Amino acid sequence: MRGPSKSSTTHSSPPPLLHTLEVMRRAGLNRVFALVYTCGILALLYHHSLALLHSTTLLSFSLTLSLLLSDAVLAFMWSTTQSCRMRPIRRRAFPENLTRVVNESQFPAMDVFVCTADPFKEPPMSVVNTALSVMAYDYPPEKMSVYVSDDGGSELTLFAFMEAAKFAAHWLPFCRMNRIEERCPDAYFGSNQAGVFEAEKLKMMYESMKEKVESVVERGYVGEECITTEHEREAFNKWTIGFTRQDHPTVIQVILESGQDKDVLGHEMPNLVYLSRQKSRTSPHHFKAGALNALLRVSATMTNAPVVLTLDCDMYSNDPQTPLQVLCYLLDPSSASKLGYVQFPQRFYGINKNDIYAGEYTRLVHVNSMGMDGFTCMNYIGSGCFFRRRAFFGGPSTLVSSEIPELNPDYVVNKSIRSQAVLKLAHHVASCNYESHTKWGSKMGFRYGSLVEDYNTGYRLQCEGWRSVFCNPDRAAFFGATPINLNDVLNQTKRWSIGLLEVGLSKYSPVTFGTWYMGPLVGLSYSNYALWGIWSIPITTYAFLPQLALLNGVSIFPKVSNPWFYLYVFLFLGAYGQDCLEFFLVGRAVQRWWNDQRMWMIRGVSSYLFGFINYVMDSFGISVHGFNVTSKVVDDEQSKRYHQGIFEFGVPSPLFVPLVMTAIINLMSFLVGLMGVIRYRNMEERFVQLFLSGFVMVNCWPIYEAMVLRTDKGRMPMKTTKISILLTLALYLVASLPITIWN
Ligand SMILES: O=c1ccn([C@@H]2O[C@H](COP(=O)(O)OP(=O)(O)O[C@H]3O[C@H](CO)[C@@H](O)[C@H](O)[C@H]3O)[C@@H](O)[C@H]2O)c(=O)[nH]1
Ligand SMILES: [Mn+2]
Repeated sequence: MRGPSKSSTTHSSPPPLLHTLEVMRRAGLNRVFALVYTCGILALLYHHSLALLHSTTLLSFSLTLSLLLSDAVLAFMWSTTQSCRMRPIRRRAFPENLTRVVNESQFPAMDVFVCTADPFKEPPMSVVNTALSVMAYDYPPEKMSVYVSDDGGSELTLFAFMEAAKFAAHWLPFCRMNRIEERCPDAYFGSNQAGVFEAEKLKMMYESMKEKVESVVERGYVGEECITTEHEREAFNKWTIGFTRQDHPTVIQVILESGQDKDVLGHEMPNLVYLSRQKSRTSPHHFKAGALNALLRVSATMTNAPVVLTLDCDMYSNDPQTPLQVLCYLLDPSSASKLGYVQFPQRFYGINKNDIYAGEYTRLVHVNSMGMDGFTCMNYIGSGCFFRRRAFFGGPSTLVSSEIPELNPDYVVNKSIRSQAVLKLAHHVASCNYESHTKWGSKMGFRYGSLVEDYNTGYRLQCEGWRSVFCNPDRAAFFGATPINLNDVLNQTKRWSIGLLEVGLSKYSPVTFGTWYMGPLVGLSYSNYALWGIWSIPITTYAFLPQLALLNGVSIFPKVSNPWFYLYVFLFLGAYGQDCLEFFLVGRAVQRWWNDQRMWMIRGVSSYLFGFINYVMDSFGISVHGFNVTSKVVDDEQSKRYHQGIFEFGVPSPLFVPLVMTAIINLMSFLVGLMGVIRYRNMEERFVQLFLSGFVMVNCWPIYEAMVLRTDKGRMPMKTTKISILLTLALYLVASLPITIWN
């Protein structure tokens, strides 16, 4: 790898380096291992096929068929994970060289989009912190605009932003003068800064703003006494009696205008615009994708910056230099013409020591991303991503024009963002019927048709020919929140697995369409995500089938003395070993890996399974799903338990039922199996089944605890336990019937 150029800029020396990449050494080993492991998989499938052909009873036939099906799914999913291991790379950017290549005055303008959807699940103060952290970027303020989309249509959020703008006039110069690195106020004041007088003064201002906003949120409306100017009153008058979050006119409020509004030292401030697009019960709004498209259009009418950053309201900037890192890629003439976006990892704050819910998504964020990046095909993960605006309007060489010229990426806006003409057009493009009979959501902007608009959009841009890079600097660029109770975690992954199947099983499936347009390796990498839901087939099968068989005294795996047994050992240890090694290589402790594999199983029998069933039911029109926003409100008791590493159940959620069932069945089969072994002294035949039950039991420990040992509020609700016991008994009876009849 070449380092940054140290030479000074004379006419003869090459231009300084903006970024480099290094192929990880493990790539070669990964390829060899993949080859060996593939042979193992083929052998197993051969073994099953033979057994299927030679099966003499209906029972052994159906058991072998189930195992074959499960192993085929596992094998396919394994192959999709391998593509991410073929060329993992690591990039480095050198923002310090940037100004030697381009002048600051030539930096492109940036529009930042912050999405929020519910003032009670997403506290306005946290949304405000997100916005403040980016407004304080080390970037020319006159080139920055922050747009807040409020799908909750809440005056509380608008109020919070009006207060935040007043605070920003102090906060932005404070950060720049003192070269503060932590520009999210909540994080800065929370991290015990030394008592500098100015910092103390600002902290008091911040606390008083927070108190004011939180008391308004608690009351649920903005009272007369909170409104200080005529301008503010005019804004809040839009919340009339009939105004609801599902049905209301567009609200656009320019809170700060660059060039007009100055900070306390008289410097420029970035633009700050509040948008709540029009909603009506009769028009589809496409959840976050719809919000982002409204933001794309409204920002086009106001600033139309060539670079767009999307941020969730639960994520804040942790490094003021981030935009400069991005420019190292976007402004590099050698790669820029096809580069559609630069994605930063989602890193999370407040994760407990051993990450019990695998909320860090180590495999996705740190392992797979390096692999996707190796093909310049990093997937879009919804937040912390800088796009070239042009990428939303057709492929690099095929421009798809908007229905009105003002929205095209090359349109130049030269009017004040508060001018009548601009505001009128902005309202027009934010109306709920604007998109009908246009290409928005299909060929233009963020793509519709999936609950994971991020994955879907990134994938479709790739298919159109755009490339992307993964930028993972040592200092985290962004920090986000992650759910801290199991119900939220499982609901979130259920939503994702439905959304992913919506892409994975559509005509744009990465398996077919993706492979065709981007080649088999990238197609497979994208399939790895798209088909999450089908993990549920093997995981659920392995959680119940061998155990039910064991309970009925039927053995289904090779004996220990049988050579095929060693194939099972190899496949199990190989997959687990490689996974564990990968965690180790990205610096994660073994406990994190252990918890991650547990969560993989938990999701498999719960959220993936429910997601899969939900997807199927939706396809038949039996049910409909929506984007169920994850709550970001932190309950102190829950938070305490989370940090002690205790699982949080607490609510009677259907998502817990299969978990309890798994726990019971495995305990029963382990005990019964063990008794059998003791009585008949025959371990050989049942070893694999017994081992499997034991392994699942060890993984289920937190569930047993929550069912019987705990008394706190986070324990397993009695109702869930009872229902699960009944269902387990029913399952046992239903399964024993064919086993006794067919055997
Ligand atoms: O109708 C909606 C629903 C959600 N959101 C916003 O979408 C963001 C993500 O919602 P969240 O509940 O935090 O979902 P997560 O599952 O945590 O988000 C992950 O998954 C989403 C796709 O399901 C991606 O959009 C996100 O970027 C990604 O972080 C939040 O800022 C919401 O305010 C909207 O703007 N409108
Ligand atoms: Mn989120």
